[in-house]
Amino acid sequence: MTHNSLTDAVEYYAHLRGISLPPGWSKDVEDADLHIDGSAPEKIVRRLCSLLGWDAPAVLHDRPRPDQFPLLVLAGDEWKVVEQWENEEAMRVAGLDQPLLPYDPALIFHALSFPEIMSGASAPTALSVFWRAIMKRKHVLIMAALATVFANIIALATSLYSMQLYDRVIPLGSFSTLWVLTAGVAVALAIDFVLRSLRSLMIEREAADIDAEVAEFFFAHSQSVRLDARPPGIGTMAAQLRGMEQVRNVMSSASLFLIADLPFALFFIVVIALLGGVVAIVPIISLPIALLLAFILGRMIQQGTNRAQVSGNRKNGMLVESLDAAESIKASRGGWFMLARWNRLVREVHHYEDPVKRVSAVAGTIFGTLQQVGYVAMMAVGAFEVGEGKMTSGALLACSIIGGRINGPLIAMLPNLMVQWGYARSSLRALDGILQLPLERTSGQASLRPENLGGAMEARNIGFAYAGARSGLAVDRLVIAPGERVAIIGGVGSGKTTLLRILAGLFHPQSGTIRLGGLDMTQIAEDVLRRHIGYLPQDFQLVHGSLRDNIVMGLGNVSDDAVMAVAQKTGLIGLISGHPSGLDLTIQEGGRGLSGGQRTLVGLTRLLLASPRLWLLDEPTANLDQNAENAILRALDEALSPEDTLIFVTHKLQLLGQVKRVILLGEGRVLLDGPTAEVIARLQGRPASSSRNAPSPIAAVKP
Ligand SMILES: Nc1ncnc2c1ncn2[C@@H]1O[C@H](COP(=O)(O)OP(=O)(O)OP(=O)(O)O)[C@@H](O)[C@H]1O
Repeated sequence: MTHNSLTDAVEYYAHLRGISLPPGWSKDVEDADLHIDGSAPEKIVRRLCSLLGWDAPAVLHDRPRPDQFPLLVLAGDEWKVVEQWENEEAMRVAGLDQPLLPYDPALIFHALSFPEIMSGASAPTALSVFWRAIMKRKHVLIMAALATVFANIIALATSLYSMQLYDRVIPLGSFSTLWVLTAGVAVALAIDFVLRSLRSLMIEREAADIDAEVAEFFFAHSQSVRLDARPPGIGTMAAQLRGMEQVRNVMSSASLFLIADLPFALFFIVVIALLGGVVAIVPIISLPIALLLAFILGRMIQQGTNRAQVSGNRKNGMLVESLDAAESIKASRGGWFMLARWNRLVREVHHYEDPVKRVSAVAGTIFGTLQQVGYVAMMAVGAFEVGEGKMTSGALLACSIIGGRINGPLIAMLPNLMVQWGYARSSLRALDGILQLPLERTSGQASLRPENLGGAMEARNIGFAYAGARSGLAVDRLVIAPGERVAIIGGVGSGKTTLLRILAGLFHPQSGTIRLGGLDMTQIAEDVLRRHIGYLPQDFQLVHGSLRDNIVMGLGNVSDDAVMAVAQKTGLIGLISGHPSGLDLTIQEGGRGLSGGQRTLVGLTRLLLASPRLWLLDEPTANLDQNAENAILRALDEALSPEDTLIFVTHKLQLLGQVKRVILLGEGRVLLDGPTAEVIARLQGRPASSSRNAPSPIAAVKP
């Protein structure tokens, strides 16, 4: 039994549950010895989960019920993931070409529960996501708090040292006492140094983990946002997501120490009162004034930071857009237009940022003055007290040093903190907005996981309109039987792509239902749906990585041989064998590096490897030459079994020969739906001759 087989199985398991494990997650597992406390499978899995910080797995000794799948199991020497019962005696194993696993009462099954944060489940607020990640590491926070307590107590030592020097050592000339005191203070300072360094290191280390956890959450969440609910500005949304760095900075930076030090301000005031009596009145007055001022300043800059943040995000969005669309902008000589827009946004950001900067500059001066006034007032009141013999001059010196600790770092950092917090708060609002976007049905939610999604696809009373559009798609009834081959045609902008996205479950109609095999599509688990439906978008986009990554992404373990065999059929083999890097060919960021036709071939190769039951292809051959188109049609013909359903959108009338049924869309409505020959005849203005083999008569006709 190897670590590899276990990590591969866990990867499969996560995949089946629709969860993407973070890159490099298995590194710790591979480095650790999972067999430390025996090699019983339960112990190994429990140890793996605790190593990864996941909850303990549920262990199943009995025969699994269908709703308990997927399950992790050690069969012989290999870890496997069983997907479902195939029959009474055997279970289906996840992965390509895996033999069935016969049920054996000795088998022990494990159900893993992934942290909520990985399942993309929605959180009530962005702040709670940070808070949850921080509170998970309470132990370190407690250690850091203890270090703060000790460091602050030790800080008193220097002030008491000065007091002893003034009151005892200098007047009495007892230099032996001086050496003892100096040695004591030196030790105290050394401890202080160690404690503060440890505190910083501990917090920095945890901050990195918190950062990774929170970043993963927001990334997973943004990926789970339903496609039809995504805000139109992707660059703006990216900038809003980057706002989490601002929140992270304010939470993990020196400001955290400031908050930790805040209770000590009260402690120091008590010490000043003990040493200097009435002198304590000065920090008692100055500290609340400083806090109140900070609060007022925070309110004053709130609107500015909010607006500057919104404009800053739009500026980022525009930058991304202009770089992405550089070709079209250059070709249409739109450079000046874009520059003017950029300059306007830069000025807008400055316009909102300026008051924030002014307020924070003034605040810096006010707080600086407050610090000095506090010092002078303390010395003045102290001088009276010393004059009246109520305190020694050593005690006054100690009070001024301790007062410096209250007024110094605490008050000096407040203006900066207020600005940082102002921006962080605006970022939190933007993140809250993202968290409120509707999500795909995640595997964590109660959803149906049918074994077989065969059966007809039936859309009823579908209504969908893009935000701000006057009209949209409206389909009363559309039934597509299993095994049907259907083409959707229609003019530019008639709603073909939108209908296909809705049928693929990527867009949710605002009204109506779509049933797949009798089940409401919205109730089917996302991963089950994605495995059943293969969707090829009009413009198949690649991502940065190798050509292989782009072909096998989301498919689990696919061998190069399998990829090459399918590439041979689709014609992608020409690209793979014609390039020195073959499958390792690097795809640049944004998916650049391949032609439009080649990208389509990558998408089709991927789809053939995925081998779905329902194929939805949006203009699959629009970018292809005749030879490539013929190859694709042949490959599809071979790949589709008689029960598989094929629906494609096309503008090429010659492709209609491939299908028995054609749906004509116009302005979001089904104008014609019937056997190919009849629809073509209607389109050509000929009377439709009834065909005996027609799958259905023309269902909707509108001239
Ligand atoms: N993301 C979007 N936001 C707003 N409106 C959109 C969006 N995508 C498409 N539309 C609008 O919806 C309508 C239908 O678009 P759709 O892409 O479904 O048409 P289509 O029939 O596939 O067109 P084509 O043949 O050009 O691909 C069009 O009027 C289009 O302007």
